[in-house]
Amino acid sequence: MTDNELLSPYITFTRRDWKQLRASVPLPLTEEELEKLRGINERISLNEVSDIYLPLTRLLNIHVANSQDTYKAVNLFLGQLTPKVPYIIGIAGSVAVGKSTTARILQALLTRWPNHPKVDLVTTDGFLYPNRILEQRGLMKRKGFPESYDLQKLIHFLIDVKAGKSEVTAPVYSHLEYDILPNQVQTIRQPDILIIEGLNILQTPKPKKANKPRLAVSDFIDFSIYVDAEEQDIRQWYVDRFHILCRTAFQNPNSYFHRYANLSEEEATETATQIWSEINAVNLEKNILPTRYRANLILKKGANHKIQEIKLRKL
Ligand SMILES: Nc1ncnc2c1ncn2[C@@H]1O[C@H](COP(=O)(O)OP(=O)(O)O)[C@@H](O)[C@H]1O
Ligand SMILES: CC(C)(COP(=O)(O)O)[C@@H](O)C(=O)NCCC(=O)O
Repeated sequence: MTDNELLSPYITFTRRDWKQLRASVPLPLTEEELEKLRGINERISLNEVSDIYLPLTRLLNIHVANSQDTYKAVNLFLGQLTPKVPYIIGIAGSVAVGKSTTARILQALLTRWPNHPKVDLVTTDGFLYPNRILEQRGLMKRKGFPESYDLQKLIHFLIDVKAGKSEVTAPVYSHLEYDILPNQVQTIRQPDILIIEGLNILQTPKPKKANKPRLAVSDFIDFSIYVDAEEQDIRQWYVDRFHILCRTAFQNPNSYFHRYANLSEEEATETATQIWSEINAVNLEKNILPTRYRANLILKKGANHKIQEIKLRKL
């Protein structure tokens, strides 16, 4: 270890070192289960699952088991059963870096452990203000920025989950309609683990008054993961995804972006690059990247989406 590494709060692993940590993961995946993971993202490589995600689920399982032991010890101390409280894993990072894919792979793998079979996933998109309010406030070009989220609603949701409420609901965002769905909710019923995914989960709110600090989303997160990559790679993935959406989702007449359905290849690249530079790149630099070193774990991807380096916080 170099002096720099000794002084850093993180231990840094190469892909090769990290892979060894899979050690005794009792998780043999059948062909059928591997196919299911392909359904999450047909581009996910199976090496990625075994080299990166299996060691990661082993680490997470140790943390969850520790927290379940603490819960049992506290109940023993109190001499009564307190409501079951989900373990919360947060996944942060830029738009288009691969948060949703990472979250869904982790959900599928964590579900297979006997001590935490029920794993739910929510995204913070649902806590964006509806377009009606964003329009009133002139924030339609600021989706994803801190001011575009109803932070109070998100904090109350997390308070209820961590209070062990038997049913908690979260609002639902539709990428197709580019808006909150007014009559739909996602119901969370005391899962063993809740994964919360969103670009804002490691952000700290500005205090309203100097001496009145407010709760942050991260106050409720037991383990946080930041998915990281070079900005030029993320921009490319954003543009690639936009091309795919032009051929698929945008073809739907109900899509908010139906007007982009007939763009030529060049026009699609130009439009996506412009949205990226004007909105998502600014948000990444100003509001997302500065939160990276608050995470417990940083997964750094290379241009081919493969994770190249893993940083694990020592404490
Ligand atoms: N592990 C991966 N392997 C290959 N492609 C991936 C991987 N993760 C994400 N992608 C691709 O990158 C793009 C962004 O991923 P997504 O999960 O939608 O990101 P986010 O939720 O951060 O916006 C998508 O086109 C997705 O198919
Ligand atoms: C709604 C979002 C902020 C959420 O991002 P995600 O969690 O999917 O990474 C983002 O998809 C978005 O709409 N950004 C605004 C600019 C754009 O249309 O890409």
